[in-house]
Amino acid sequence: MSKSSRQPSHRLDSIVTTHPLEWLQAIIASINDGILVIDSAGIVRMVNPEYTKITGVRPDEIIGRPLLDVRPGAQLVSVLQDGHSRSGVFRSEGGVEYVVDMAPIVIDGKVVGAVSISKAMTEVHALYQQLKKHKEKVDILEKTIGSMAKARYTFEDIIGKEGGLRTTVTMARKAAETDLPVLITGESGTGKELFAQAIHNKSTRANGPFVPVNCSAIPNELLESELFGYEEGAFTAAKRGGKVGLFELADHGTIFLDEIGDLSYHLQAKLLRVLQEKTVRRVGGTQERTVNLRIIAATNKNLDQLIRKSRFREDLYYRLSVVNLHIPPLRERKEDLLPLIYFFLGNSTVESGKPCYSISEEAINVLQSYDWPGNVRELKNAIEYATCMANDWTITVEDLPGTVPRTPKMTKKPSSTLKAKIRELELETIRATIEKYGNSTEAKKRAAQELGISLATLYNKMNNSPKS
Ligand SMILES: Nc1ncnc2c1ncn2[C@@H]1O[C@H](COP(=O)(O)OP(=O)(O)OP(=O)(O)O)[C@@H](O)[C@H]1O
Repeated sequence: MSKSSRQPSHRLDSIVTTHPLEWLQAIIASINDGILVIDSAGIVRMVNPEYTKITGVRPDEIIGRPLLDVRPGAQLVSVLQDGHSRSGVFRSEGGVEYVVDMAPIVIDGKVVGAVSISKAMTEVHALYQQLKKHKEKVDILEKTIGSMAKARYTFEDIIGKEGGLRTTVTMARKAAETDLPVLITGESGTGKELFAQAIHNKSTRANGPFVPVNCSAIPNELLESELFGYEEGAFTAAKRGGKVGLFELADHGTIFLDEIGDLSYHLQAKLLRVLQEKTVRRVGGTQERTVNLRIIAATNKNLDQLIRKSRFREDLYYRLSVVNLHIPPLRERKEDLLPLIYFFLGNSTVESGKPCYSISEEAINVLQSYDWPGNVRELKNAIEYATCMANDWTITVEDLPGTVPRTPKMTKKPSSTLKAKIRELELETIRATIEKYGNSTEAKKRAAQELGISLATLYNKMNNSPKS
């Protein structure tokens, strides 16, 4: 080591040895934490400027005086007595919050005093409080997203008999064991979303999110930012901080793209990229984000025709339809009708809390003669309607909605007396008005109002309706 580099250390050594107390005081004064020292009698011997800054107590008010006189309840005196350190003691004084560490000063095994070190907490504490608030918000949002993004249905909820839906269910169960894209085709109300949920819940992604997107319900210009998200400032109405897209929300889960046939050509190209690259880029962003998701798409349109008209990309079609599930309309699988009727009757029983419903043979015949253009959804609604209308626990033809045509052999014998004819007309009118407004009490009030009768009279007339 050169002479010049050793020089400062020589100077330091001499200062320390010639002025040890000043040296120590200077160190303590320069420390950024508040320091207070007491001797073995509990008399304050030393405080530094930071201590005064934190507590507001000046040196002349405290030095040379018993600590307990100036600061009643000070815990530092207990440290003298038991010789144990304490750390993280929270204190608040004059709006300043601080944390104190305390330790005994031990020389030759004897406690000769104690020292406390105070750290001002105001900023840290404020930040901590802010963080806590944000964490609470994030927790609430996570819970909301979690409950929104859950698939309810499983294969156990799908009713389908041999000769009916059974083969499609078997195929879907097999698809659930893979991670392949699935395209579900079928008319509206046949159960496409039901199948998508069941596949997700049976797959290895069951614990991940299930994010349904109805591509025809969101205008195409908005759909892009919904699916891909956007960065702050991407467009005029963009929210501060940007927005996470649905593809990102579905990470480690399944995204269900319903009505895929309505996707614009521009978005079809972008979707193809997601399928190929497994990345998304937010609108207005430059970063590619990796997403791990399964895509299940559905449509009630004829995609072949759309491809021929150049309205749907053929390359996207092949990517999406690795597994193609077709759900036939209900009219082509009448085997499923009766099991579905009993299934929905059972569900209505559970929901209404009423005892078990049965259904008359005549009503079953009417339901079987209808071709159900709205498929299973329409059947489900019809059964729910009938259980509301039924006066006892047997559903009769009278209780079915007017949209289900009564076949000629089912129609009742025409009433002969004028009184019976008037009664029949009255009931028909009441039923039609309830159908128009709905089944809730509020809706029935409106129906009664339109008919110019009280709600009680409406109930009365419905309850006294003759059964066929
Ligand atoms: N096989 C089935 N077993 C039990 N319930 C069914 C069945 N098929 C459909 N449903 C019920 O019928 C209703 C309509 O089903 P879903 O919404 O899945 O049809 P969808 O084909 O996706 O309709 P859309 O094309 O209009 O979106 C749902 O309440 C669903 O639970």
